[in-house]
Amino acid sequence: LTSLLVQFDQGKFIPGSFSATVGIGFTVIHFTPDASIWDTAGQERFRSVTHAYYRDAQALLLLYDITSKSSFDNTRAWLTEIHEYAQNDVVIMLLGNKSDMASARVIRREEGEKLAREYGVIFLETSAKTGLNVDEAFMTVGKELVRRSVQLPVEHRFHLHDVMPPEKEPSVCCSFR
Ligand SMILES: Nc1nc2c(ncn2[C@@H]2O[C@H](COP(=O)(O)OP(=O)(O)OP(=O)(O)O)[C@@H](O)[C@H]2O)c(=O)[nH]1
Repeated sequence: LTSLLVQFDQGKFIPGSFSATVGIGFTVIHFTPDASIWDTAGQERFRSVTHAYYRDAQALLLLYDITSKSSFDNTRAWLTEIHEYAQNDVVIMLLGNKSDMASARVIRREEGEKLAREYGVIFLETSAKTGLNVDEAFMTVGKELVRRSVQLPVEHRFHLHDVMPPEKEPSVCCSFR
């Protein structure tokens, strides 16, 4: 994800490894409405750290590497867990990255599409190297967030009485003399 964020933010690919994200990295990307993107560690041993962050997330981008079967299997495990802990209306995007590496591909596009369908999430193949679908991925998330916030049924919108018992609600009336 780090390379994808750099491509989206700076429009370029910086080859070579970034140091593996330990815990949480942080990049702010301005959407309308503004949203922050947290680049969390993909590695299994950080899962408990990451859990605390995605629980309240509005959108999650889950990446696997199309040249790595284990990364694909790992995203399946993440999807199962996210299903359990994330908010119900969270926007989830599954991205098959490194699509420029056609000759090393081990995960077919259809397998990514199938996994996405299974969990009802949005799917795209991307390349942080060539920039393929990078803007589209972030824009799709942004648009979907806006669409969902507009369409949010009334019962899911914020109500004062959800957080305060009715007797403690401030009274609406006031008269001034
Ligand atoms: N060819 C190619 N290489 C890529 C692409 N995206 C990332 N890489 C390379 O893959 C390696 C890992 O990339 P990162 O962006 O650091 O991976 P990450 O998912 O952020 O990894 P963690 O921070 O450990 O979760 C680096 O060597 C990148 O240069 C891509 O789309 N194409």
